[in-house]
Amino acid sequence: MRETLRITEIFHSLQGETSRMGLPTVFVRLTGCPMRCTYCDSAYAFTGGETRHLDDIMAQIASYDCKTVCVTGGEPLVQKGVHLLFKRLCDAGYSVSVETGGGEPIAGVDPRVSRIFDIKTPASNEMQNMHWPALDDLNERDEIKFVLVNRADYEWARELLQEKRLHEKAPVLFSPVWETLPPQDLAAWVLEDRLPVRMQVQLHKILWGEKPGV
Ligand SMILES: C[S@@+](CC[C@H](N)C(=O)[O-])C[C@H]1O[C@@H](n2cnc3c(N)ncnc32)[C@H](O)[C@@H]1O
Ligand SMILES: Nc1nc2[nH]cc(C(=O)O)c2c(=O)[nH]1
Ligand code: SF4
Ligand SMILES: [Mg+2]
Repeated sequence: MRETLRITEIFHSLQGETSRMGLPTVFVRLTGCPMRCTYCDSAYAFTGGETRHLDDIMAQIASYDCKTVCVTGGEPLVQKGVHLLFKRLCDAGYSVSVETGGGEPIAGVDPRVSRIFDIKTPASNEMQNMHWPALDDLNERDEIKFVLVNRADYEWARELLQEKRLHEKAPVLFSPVWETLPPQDLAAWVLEDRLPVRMQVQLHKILWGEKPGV
């Protein structure tokens, strides 16, 4: 397996998303993504970055004295070397999650890793690039996430949730696109429709605004 990864940034922050929101976490952001979601807040990770050896990456992670790690990007599952990073982190006792856009197979991910699996919506413009069979590989340790642009996206996600009973596969997250879909609207819809989902807002942007490294 390859022992290097293309890395955009590694930083220590509070987890801003998912059911782990608020937990001190080390973020490892891998460079490169085949998708181009309309709302992407991490487009600075599409190109550039630095090729780094796993030993060097592990050493920086260890320097934060924090046992929770989130691997993100870009699309982390595109770089084959990421699987060795997962193994090294899990073997060393880290609690690891990975954020994936839903376009890649997930069955090969170390079973100790919690997979946060986006389902891209019509308004993301990337729905056609979803790897739908991956839905069958999800389990209770994972989370399914819809990032919603507007009411039409919400209704589409609600239908898919109900049709495929996604909440019986893994906990489901509904998140509004930052400064696009008012979170108050999404909250009202989720309550009105009695949806079995967790609504989330991006805590790090409330605390520090939208910028890299937080
Ligand atoms: C930047 S992506 C990187 C990982 C992977 N490519 C993916 O899409 O899951 C991490 C998460 O941020 C979400 N995200 C990106 N831009 C956003 C925005 N403007 N508002 C809310 N969530 C956003 C994505 O949908 C995804 O759940
Ligand atoms: N604080 C913080 N939490 C996050 N959770 C997921 C992130 C991501 O960009 O994938 C992220 C991020 O960029 N910052
Ligand atoms: S898949 Fe993730 S990193 Fe790629 S464009 Fe979409 S939100 Fe951005
Ligand atoms: Mg982010």
